[in-house]
Amino acid sequence: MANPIAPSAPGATAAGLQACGIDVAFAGLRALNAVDLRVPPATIVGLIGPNGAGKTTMVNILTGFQAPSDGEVRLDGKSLAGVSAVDFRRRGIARTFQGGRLFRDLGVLDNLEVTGIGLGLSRRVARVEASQVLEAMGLGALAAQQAGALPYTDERRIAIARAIVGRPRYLLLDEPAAGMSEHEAGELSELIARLVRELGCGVLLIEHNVRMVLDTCSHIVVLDSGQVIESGDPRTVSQSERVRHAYMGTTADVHGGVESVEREREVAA
Ligand SMILES: Nc1ncnc2c1ncn2[C@@H]1O[C@H](COP(=O)(O)OP(=O)(O)OP(=O)(O)O)[C@@H](O)[C@H]1O
Repeated sequence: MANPIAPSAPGATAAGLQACGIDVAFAGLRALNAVDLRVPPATIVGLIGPNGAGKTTMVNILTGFQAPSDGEVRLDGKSLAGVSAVDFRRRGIARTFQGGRLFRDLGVLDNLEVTGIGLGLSRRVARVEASQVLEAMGLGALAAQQAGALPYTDERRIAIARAIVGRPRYLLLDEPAAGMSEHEAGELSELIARLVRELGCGVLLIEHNVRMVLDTCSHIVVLDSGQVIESGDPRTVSQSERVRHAYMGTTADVHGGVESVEREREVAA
């Protein structure tokens, strides 16, 4: 079967956000080595791998926060070489950060409004957009709260809401469920699926919660030491010996994760 997220040939115009042959070197350390990856529209792709595999570096590359040593990022087949992070965002490629990075002294609504203004909206339109996004995410009650005083999980939800301002075409979520309970991670998973349905955006989900990734994504890419070691649907990834080997000695439950997901699906069917 054709790989649905395989990169297109050079010059081809496959829809999606694409990393093509990405190399990243940090003073002798090869953080990414010839990595290919594509996030098609309206699709949730997972990116997993043990600590230090290169996941956040990949997010930095795909959002213009960092330039690759070699290779390029393409949007619908067009190279984004030389485009700034701000312009990646204006072209509809949004991200969240592991640490949230909200403006802690500002209110929640203000955090979203500032993002809208940064995208070129007028202050009035940015405020309306900020309110609509909060309401759509069921977070309207938090609008007046100070961002720095939010409980941890609300802070993470607001970070996603801020990324939704301007209705991005692609959304890259860097460990959005960190610190959440399984129940909260399940709710977040449903929210991500809803965003994809309603906005039609493509999502790249980076998570250490492997069970959540198996449950949420239709396609998963596995990185280890800067290289793609597996790519496929949840079943393929969960049954991969290479993946099991990469995770050996970590606490992630790759096999147990998918077995329980499949059991629940059988019960629900
Ligand atoms: N700015 C930097 N300077 C030097 N080395 C870096 C830098 N950023 C990342 N690295 C190294 O590159 C490798 C990949 O790091 P990266 O943060 O992308 O991994 P990760 O898969 O996101 O890890 P984690 O799951 O722990 O967040 C690691 O060895 C890391 O130490």
